[in-house]
Amino acid sequence: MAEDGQRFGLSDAELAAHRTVFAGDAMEGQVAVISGGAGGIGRAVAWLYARMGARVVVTGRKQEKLDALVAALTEAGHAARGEVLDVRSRESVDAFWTRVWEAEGRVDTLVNSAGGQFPQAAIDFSPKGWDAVINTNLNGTWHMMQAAAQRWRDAGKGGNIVNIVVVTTHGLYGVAHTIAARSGVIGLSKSVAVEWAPLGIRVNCVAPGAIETEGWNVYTEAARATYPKTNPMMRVGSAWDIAEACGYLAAPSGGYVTGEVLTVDGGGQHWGETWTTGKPDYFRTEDKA
Ligand SMILES: CCCCCCCCCCC/C=C/C(=O)SCCNC(=O)CCNC(=O)[C@H](O)C(C)(C)COP(=O)(O)OP(=O)(O)OC[C@H]1O[C@@H](n2cnc3c(N)ncnc32)[C@H](O)[C@@H]1OP(=O)(O)O
Ligand SMILES: NC(=O)C1=CN([C@@H]2O[C@H](COP(=O)(O)OP(=O)(O)OC[C@H]3O[C@@H](n4cnc5c(N)ncnc54)[C@H](OP(=O)(O)O)[C@@H]3O)[C@@H](O)[C@H]2O)C=CC1
Repeated sequence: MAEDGQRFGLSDAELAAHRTVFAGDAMEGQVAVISGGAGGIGRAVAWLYARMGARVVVTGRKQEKLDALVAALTEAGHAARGEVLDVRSRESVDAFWTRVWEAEGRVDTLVNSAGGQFPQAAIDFSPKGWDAVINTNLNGTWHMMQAAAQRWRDAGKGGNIVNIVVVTTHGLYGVAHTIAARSGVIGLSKSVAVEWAPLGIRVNCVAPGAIETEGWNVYTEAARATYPKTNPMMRVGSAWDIAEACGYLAAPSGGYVTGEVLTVDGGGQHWGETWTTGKPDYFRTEDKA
């Protein structure tokens, strides 16, 4: 998958030491589940939540990525463990949630950071490619949300969900499949934020702009080079920017926030244009007098 095998984003050592505004006991005694927890954004969230006092359970498809993160967190004195989980399998998701409740006795926060897509012109999507993106980002997120909410309902105790999505306000060219999936997650989140409020469950989304992570290996060097220019700040963001947004929503600071989309994109939703597949000549208006 990696076009050039380049490494992007923050290391565990950087995440362990990054400055934060959050107190070390803001999530004391709590348990947080983070899907895609060993990826770029998920790993930053895992470090921040652990540093806020939470016990973190990270999931993903690759055992070795989870093992490396859990070892680094444990070595730094944090409580963490990892479980392999493909969020596309409802059966696996249900079994995972049963195991987590048995092992931890509680879960307070779920962050859905498992996700991704590949850049391609929509007209060329294959049925299998479309299904891969929809199953991962829409169905997978839903499996995790519903399984968590059912356990919270059965335990008579609430919790909160943070879904990592994509800025959908004016599309994102070259990844239309993911815009379809993420628009679904945003709509779903707003609806269940209302339906699940009586259960004490808050549901929010964080919409990142261009955040430098390993996930960027799926884009060409030429496409990546344009990302800093897709927002008025003229720079990309870091996974820590997204982690702190997730910290705000999970901690008591977010206690009165539900059904919200917190956009962290350097203003890209208001100005900027993103072509993940390269900008076609047709749209190069500056060359057309
Ligand atoms: C409006 C303001 C917006 C501001 C935004 C600013 C700029 C943002 C720029 C970047 C936007 C987003 C970035 C990110 O999200 S990066 C972080 C996320 N990480 C990734 O995306 C990692 C790579 N993606 C994945 O791993 C996906 O989850 C994926 C769905 C591809 C994985 O699923 P799966 O493991 O099932 O994938 P497979 O490899 O088995 O493939 C399944 C089928 O999918 C098709 N496919 C896959 N890759 C490609 C490709 N490169 N090109 C075409 N088709 C592809 C294909 O049909 C696969 O089946 P086959 O292999 O049998 O053909
Ligand atoms: N980085 C960016 O610029 C942006 C990112 N986002 C979104 O934020 C989220 C996190 O992205 P980021 O951390 O950058 O990307 P990464 O690719 O670094 O992380 C994504 C993680 O998701 C996991 N994952 C993918 N598919 C599955 C699956 N079916 N089941 C379980 N885990 C899965 C992967 O774990 P494993 O390899 O172990 O399967 C991977 O570690 C994604 O949804 C992404 O699309 C949104 C906008 C911009």
